[in-house]
Amino acid sequence: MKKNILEIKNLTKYFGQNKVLHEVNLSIERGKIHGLVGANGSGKSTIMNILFGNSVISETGGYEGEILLDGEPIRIRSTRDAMKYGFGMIHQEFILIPDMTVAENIKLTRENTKKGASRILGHELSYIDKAQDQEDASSVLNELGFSIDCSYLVKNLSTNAKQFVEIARELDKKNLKFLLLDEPTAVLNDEDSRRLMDVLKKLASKGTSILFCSHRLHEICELCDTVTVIRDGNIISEYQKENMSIPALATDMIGYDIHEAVQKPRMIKEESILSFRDFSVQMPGEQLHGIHLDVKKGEILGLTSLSGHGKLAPGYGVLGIYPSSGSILFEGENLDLSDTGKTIEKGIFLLPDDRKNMGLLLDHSIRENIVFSGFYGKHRFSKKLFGPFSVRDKKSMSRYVEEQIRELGIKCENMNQKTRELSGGNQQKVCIARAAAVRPKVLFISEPTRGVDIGAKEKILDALIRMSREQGTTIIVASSELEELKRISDRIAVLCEGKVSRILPPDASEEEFAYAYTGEEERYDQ
Ligand SMILES: Nc1ncnc2c1ncn2[C@@H]1O[C@H](COP(=O)(O)OP(=O)(O)OP(=O)(O)O)[C@@H](O)[C@H]1O
Repeated sequence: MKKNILEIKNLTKYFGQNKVLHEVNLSIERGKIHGLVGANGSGKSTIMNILFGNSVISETGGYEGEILLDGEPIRIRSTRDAMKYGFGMIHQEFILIPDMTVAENIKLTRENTKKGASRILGHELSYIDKAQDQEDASSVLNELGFSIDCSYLVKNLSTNAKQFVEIARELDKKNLKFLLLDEPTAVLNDEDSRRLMDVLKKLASKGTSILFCSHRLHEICELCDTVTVIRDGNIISEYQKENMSIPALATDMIGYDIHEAVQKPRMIKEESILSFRDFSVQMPGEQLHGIHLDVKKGEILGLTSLSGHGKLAPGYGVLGIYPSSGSILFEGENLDLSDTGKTIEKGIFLLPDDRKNMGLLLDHSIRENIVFSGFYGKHRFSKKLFGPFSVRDKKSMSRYVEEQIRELGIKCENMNQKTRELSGGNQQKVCIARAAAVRPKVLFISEPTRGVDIGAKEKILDALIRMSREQGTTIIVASSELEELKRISDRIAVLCEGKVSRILPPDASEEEFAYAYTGEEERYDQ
């Protein structure tokens, strides 16, 4: 048996005229976990998409180069080919069917059929054995240490629950030889990431080979046997476990020194801009139960909790995306939660965590995405004609977009490129630039640095600090990354079981945060 299960030779990919992979060579050992790291847009997902036969590759002219599996050359033209060879993939953006249940998603195309009916009608025409499908689905989720009712519709699940369903679907495949994971932990908190990493170690020890992509470099160093660094479609370096280090990986990925974004301590006035009173949100998997919370004008308020304890819900509730009860005072007046348009007009804006579905117009250009909400919502980028008439000021739009592309380092061909064609991390930066263009009074933002590289993370955090300091925006950041909240927040509200457990200063001890996460201390809002 060959030591290397997979060998990639001179892999090259063009999107139109744009060469995004430059004769990439990569060997992956059997039963090992191989990491792949690189800045946003460096070509990681493209390699994974080629190996999994994703249609975006064939629709854009296929690939050049050779792929050898177990020493045999293979040509991967479709996902069907990839699955036949034993590849499974967990995507950066979920590939789940929202209107189907958890069990239906996990067992899709591999459903159990009723034995009796199968004998008479044949497998194709026989009935699906739903009870058996549910049992299989819960058993694979249990293996992942995640219990959820398998009859729930996927559209009603929280983001981290969706990720576990996607992982379970791949693990349920019986001929899985090679697992591709494109940032599987980006949507998970530390506890869930750790659980997934344990499962991956177990899988590898049983012989499954793994290609693992992540921007969380500490995970790479902990999990991977080997890591390859890619920059602008070129392989830069490779490290074995014994000589891997975060600084070495970061330097090879980014190519410049990283400046850490930190908010200097400052005085915030006592005046409240937004007050939650007995406010509940019925968001599946992230319920909020009657919180009382005052957000001070101009502050950056961090919101954190273990997953499923409610940190994402306030923003969704205020914008009317999920049903809510109780009240919210905005600048001293009751906010009408049934009229989202009015709420946005008043100056409250939300950047949700599920950006691909709720944050971007994927078939529109980078330029339109960045200026859209600012132009329509706040009449920015317009110039007066005469009287009440005004038109789009295309020059000021372009100037703003160019500035944002430069400042946030959005990797693109030009500002007219469709956002669908950007890498995940670069789409994220477009969302941030759009929020900055609206100049809201209050910005709710969830998981602002999810899926972005180590350099871009600091640029995004810096941009939030600047919005707060220079434009006076009140920012409510929901994040599972406590370390980043500590660096940018004036105060941090910790939620537990859908209630505010404590409000802590950013320099509070780890112990205080740990107590607050588990709600072991007296509650703030009781
Ligand atoms: N469908 C597409 N059409 C045109 N260009 C594309 C398409 N998909 C990706 N690209 C380009 O290919 C390059 C590599 O993108 P890729 O998604 O592989 O990056 P990545 O390393 O996975 O980034 P991230 O960390 O942000 O996910 C980028 O410049 C991107 O804009």
